[in-house]
Amino acid sequence: MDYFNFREKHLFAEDCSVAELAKQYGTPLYIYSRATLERHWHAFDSAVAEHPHLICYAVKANANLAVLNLLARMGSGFDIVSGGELARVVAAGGDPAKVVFSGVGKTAAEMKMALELGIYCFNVESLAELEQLNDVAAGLSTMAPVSLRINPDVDAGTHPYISTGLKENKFGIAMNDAEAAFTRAMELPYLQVKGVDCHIGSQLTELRPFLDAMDRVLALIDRLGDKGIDIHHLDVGGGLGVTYDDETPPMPNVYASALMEKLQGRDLQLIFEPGRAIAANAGIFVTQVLYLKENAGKNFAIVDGAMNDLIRPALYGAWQKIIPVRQYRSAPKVYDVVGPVCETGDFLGKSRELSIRKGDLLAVRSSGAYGFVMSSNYNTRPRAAEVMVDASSHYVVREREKLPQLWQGEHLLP
Ligand SMILES: Cc1ncc(COP(=O)(O)O)c(C=O)c1O
Ligand SMILES: N[C@@H](CCCC[NH3+])C(=O)O
Repeated sequence: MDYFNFREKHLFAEDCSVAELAKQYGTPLYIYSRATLERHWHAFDSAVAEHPHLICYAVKANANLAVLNLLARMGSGFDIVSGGELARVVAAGGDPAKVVFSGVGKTAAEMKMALELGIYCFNVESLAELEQLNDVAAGLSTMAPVSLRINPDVDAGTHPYISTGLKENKFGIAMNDAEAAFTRAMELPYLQVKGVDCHIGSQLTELRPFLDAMDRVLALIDRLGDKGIDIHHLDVGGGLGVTYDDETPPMPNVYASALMEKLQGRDLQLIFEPGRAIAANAGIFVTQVLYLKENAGKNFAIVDGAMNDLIRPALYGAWQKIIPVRQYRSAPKVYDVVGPVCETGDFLGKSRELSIRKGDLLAVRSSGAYGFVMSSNYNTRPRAAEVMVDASSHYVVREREKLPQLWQGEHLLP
């Protein structure tokens, strides 16, 4: 089921006309669907309803306060990678007791903040980090709950920039060093060992790498058990892919059920950290055609949205579907859809067959994850507004930036 649909040739986001939203709020514009976010979160939660679990939405995918607040209201936990994300979760009404803290470079100040707020668990990624966390916890005379992120050395079969589970990647503790790391964690007096964590990459479209990683991690949990180290939870990370084009990733319930099968007979809480699978297809990015032009036989649609707004195509060569907000019958042409930023790499899509005119609106689909959060002010471009639709209601959940905000905090020399 899709909450972004055409009605009489006009694109709707739930029951709101996208053209009307663009008229009211301007472009470029991010539009999110509340119903879609909720449905995707429930797909995970209901798949494992019978088993002790925690769904920790990966804040990095879309950190808008309204998005976090919606998920918090459903009882979601959160996976964070910075003190900033933790502060966002708190500002959005999220419960720190349901937060897991991932990332290879947590600072002492971030650890202190997280300990004081009482987070659920730290996903520790190195021996050096274990020692540091123990010191910070000692300074607060408190115990730090820890899980060790293990790098299982499986090929996630995804883009190299977003693959994290190979031994040459910077993430996690190598499987060969895992037992020694757990032994060390048990020795450190201010750490409480709770879990094993594993995240092998993003936009995975097959079950196999997840299941391989799970097998390796469960074997580790058994070896730890033999040493008297009891593991309370298994955090399987995020990474489940979505359909951008013709990919057919497993549905969250299929994925979750496959993992659950492997857990049969084990008393392990299961933690998921989905980001993209919840947010990507809950959002579109709307941009207006400024000019159509032809250079040496090539057609360009120059639009008002750019790589600073949506960087995935420029950064990873990622393909996202681009559709006109209003469908025409006139003969389509093939265009590169490019933005106003002064970089050859500034494109939203290449070689797209489109039937468009100057002034038309285009929607870039699947933009709810790693869209606005990765935007910048390059070329001194204010960041786009974000709107959430809820049936026929719509709300600005982040205002379009105003120019003076862009140089706030800058100072002239005396
Ligand atoms: C530790 C961790 N957890 C969760 C996620 C979320 O990943 P995804 O958006 O692919 O579900 C990421 C990003 O890949 C991550 O690094
Ligand atoms: N930013 C990446 C995903 C990164 C995942 C980070 N752990 C993307 O847009 O596909």
